[in-house]
Amino acid sequence: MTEKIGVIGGGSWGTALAILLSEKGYQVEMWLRDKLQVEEIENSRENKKYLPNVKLPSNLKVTNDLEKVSFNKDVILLSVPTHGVRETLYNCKRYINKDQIIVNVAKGIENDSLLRISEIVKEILPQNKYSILSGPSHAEEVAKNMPTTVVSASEDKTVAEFVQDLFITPFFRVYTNPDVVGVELGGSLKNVIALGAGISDGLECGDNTKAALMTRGIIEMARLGEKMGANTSTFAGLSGIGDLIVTCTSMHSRNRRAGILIGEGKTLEQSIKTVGMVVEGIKTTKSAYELAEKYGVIMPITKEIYGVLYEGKDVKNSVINLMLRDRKHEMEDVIIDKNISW
Ligand SMILES: NC(=O)C1=CN([C@@H]2O[C@H](COP(=O)(O)OP(=O)(O)OC[C@H]3O[C@@H](n4cnc5c(N)ncnc54)[C@H](O)[C@@H]3O)[C@@H](O)[C@H]2O)C=CC1
Ligand SMILES: O=C(CO)COP(=O)(O)O
Repeated sequence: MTEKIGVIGGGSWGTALAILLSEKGYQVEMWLRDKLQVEEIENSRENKKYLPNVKLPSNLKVTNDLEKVSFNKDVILLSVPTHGVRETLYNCKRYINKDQIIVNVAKGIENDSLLRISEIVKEILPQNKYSILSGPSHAEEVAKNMPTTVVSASEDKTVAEFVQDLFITPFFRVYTNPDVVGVELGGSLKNVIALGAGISDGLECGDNTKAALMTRGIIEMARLGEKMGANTSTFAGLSGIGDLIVTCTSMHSRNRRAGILIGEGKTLEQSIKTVGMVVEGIKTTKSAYELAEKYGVIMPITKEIYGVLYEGKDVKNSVINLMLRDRKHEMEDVIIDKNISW
């Protein structure tokens, strides 16, 4: 067991995965940008701010130094929020060599560029092999060894399998998938729908409403995915419907919690502040809305959530807008695609 792993980003997810890898016996060093937080974690051996009540194993090192975390590692685990990926990668690029494997766990689409994380990594580190690890996996539950399943997606089968071996434990089961586009889009777009599910809960709409949002949500996610080159069956897997279910139903979900607050009438700023951790779906809603326009894809739920977050639309009107859309065949996409007459 020789792997040396640098974990860049010590929020809840980076910390949970750094613990998992350390407990497997790898040499793990985790980077946080906040020096005071590094000192606090070193003293208490706990990440009180992002993953409270979970002790760090003694072999897990913590640092504020990007050179230390990046240099001479076999694997770089990227666990900063999407909006920080580009800058962080630029800052550590000079310490990374072409043989290091980049494993990304952030779930988002960059604003303005509309790039997925693999595309940002390709731009900054074009020679490095890449895998995305994604699926229904709340850090709080992984840290308690609750059985969890995720998927490692890479264009390179050996890399997907290497990452599968690296992370797999008896309670953390890792599958592989070649569809990087589908896995990245599933993990990102589900956060938009989870905001909607939270808004629905905040408005005290019932379980029927949430089931509708989730079912119609995965359809519009897959519709965009197909246009962007994903395999639509990936959306029926762990990184698609699996992650959509957990994020729309769990109180661990920051996206759902932010949605609940918005549905209850709090402003976007108040909601983000109250959650206190990254709510990826807010920025991703903007990217998803723009991608839908760019690819000419109809995404009614995403459009309404964009209206609520960015155009000051009233949430109750958004529900009405969705319910009063033109009547449709449920499987319209399939009917058109397969040229079926009915
Ligand atoms: N928390 C979870 O259960 C899971 C999270 N993810 C994804 O992992 C990524 C990271 O999320 P969490 O660890 O949950 O976030 P978090 O909110 O717990 O922590 C974010 C960390 O990133 C740091 N950070 C914020 N902006 C930064 C920037 N511009 N540059 C560098 N560092 C920055 C913060 O200081 C903090 O240490 C997100 O994309 C999230 O969607 C994926 C699966 C599970
Ligand atoms: O992606 C996640 C679980 O799989 C985490 O979701 P939240 O960011 O909404 O907490």
